[in-house]
Amino acid sequence: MPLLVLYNPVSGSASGKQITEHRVLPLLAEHHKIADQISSTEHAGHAGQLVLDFIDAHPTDGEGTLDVILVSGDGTLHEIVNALHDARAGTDKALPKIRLALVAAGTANALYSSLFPSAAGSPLFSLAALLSPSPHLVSLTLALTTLLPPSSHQTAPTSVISAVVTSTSLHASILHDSETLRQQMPGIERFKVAAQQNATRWYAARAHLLPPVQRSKGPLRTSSPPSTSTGSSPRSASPRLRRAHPPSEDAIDVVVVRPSRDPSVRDAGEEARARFADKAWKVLGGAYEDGKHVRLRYNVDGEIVEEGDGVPVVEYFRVGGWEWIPDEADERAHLVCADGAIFTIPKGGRASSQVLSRTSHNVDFAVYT
Ligand SMILES: Nc1ncnc2c1ncn2[C@@H]1O[C@H](COP(=O)(O)OP(=O)(O)OP(=O)(O)O)[C@@H](O)[C@H]1O
Repeated sequence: MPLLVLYNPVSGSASGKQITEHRVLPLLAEHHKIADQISSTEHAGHAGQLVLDFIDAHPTDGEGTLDVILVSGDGTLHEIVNALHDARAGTDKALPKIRLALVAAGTANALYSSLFPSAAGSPLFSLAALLSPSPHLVSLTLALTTLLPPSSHQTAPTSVISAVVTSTSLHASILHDSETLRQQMPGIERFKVAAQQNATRWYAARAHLLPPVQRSKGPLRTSSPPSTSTGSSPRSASPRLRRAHPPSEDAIDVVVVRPSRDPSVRDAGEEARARFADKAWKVLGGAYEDGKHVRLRYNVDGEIVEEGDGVPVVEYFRVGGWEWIPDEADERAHLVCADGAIFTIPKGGRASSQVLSRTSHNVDFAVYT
């Protein structure tokens, strides 16, 4: 099977080249595996073109399969998925199936962390799976998000595919601000700084969950940051959407945190927001403690407790799609993050996201686990 090794030299702490040369290639040699091509991205947007060129240079007879060892973070994977989808949109030319060994060399590495919750800093679990005698694969569920201008506008909608997470509100705002800090802070601490900057911000919007909708107790498997949700009430905070892991079905997990459900929240004033910020950090922190956030409840006084009959702080839904309609006056509620890439909903418009059925598009990605 053709094998491409592809690394991003600037993702994360800019160690992609070093990891490739000092860890990935020696491991391949140990297993007598030879890469057909080893490539570095040279600019943003290059990864997708490199994979498309590799596909053209290595025809696999229709339903064939290609292995790609991808040394990067989530953003580079996002570029590849979108480039392949765009290249085949509107054609019936089948792409080979893409089998990915993810080598975690980005900043957040959200997909890798959710597939290997106990990796504890080791970036090579997926590659080890590829090299194992009986590799296991997890298919990637993709979501198509369209940013629609108001119907009175002549402008065309923008669409983007997500392979990891689509978010609005708190998560999108953090990702937006963290990007401006990338030069100064190449590591994960830029997310913490951006989180502080957004601690007391709430978001005004309406959300619709699209069928089939199921309330669920939490993700199938996760120890990565909580995916937030959408609220149907204005001022719902921190909606963020996330794909089901492992995606055994075509569905999106939507995670919602709504301050208006907190019994102690009576208004949206500065004081209430500051008090709620502490609770939001508890939720975020709980997500890193083996998914503890899904067990958090409000007691009658609005304090967060770990057990009990109170209202759950975090809501999970498994859905076929969602719509997010920001209040026109709330600029930050217009941000949408797709696997780390930031988009802005046009004023008066909305975002609509739907899971892409695997049978309806001809891009097939799976990750060695
Ligand atoms: N040679 C390059 N020079 C400059 N930018 C590049 C180059 N190659 C890729 N990029 C850009 O680097 C960006 C960051 O890559 P990636 O998302 O993989 O890492 P990250 O942001 O550090 O990790 P994560 O997304 O997991 O937090 C991508 O959006 C991509 O467009």
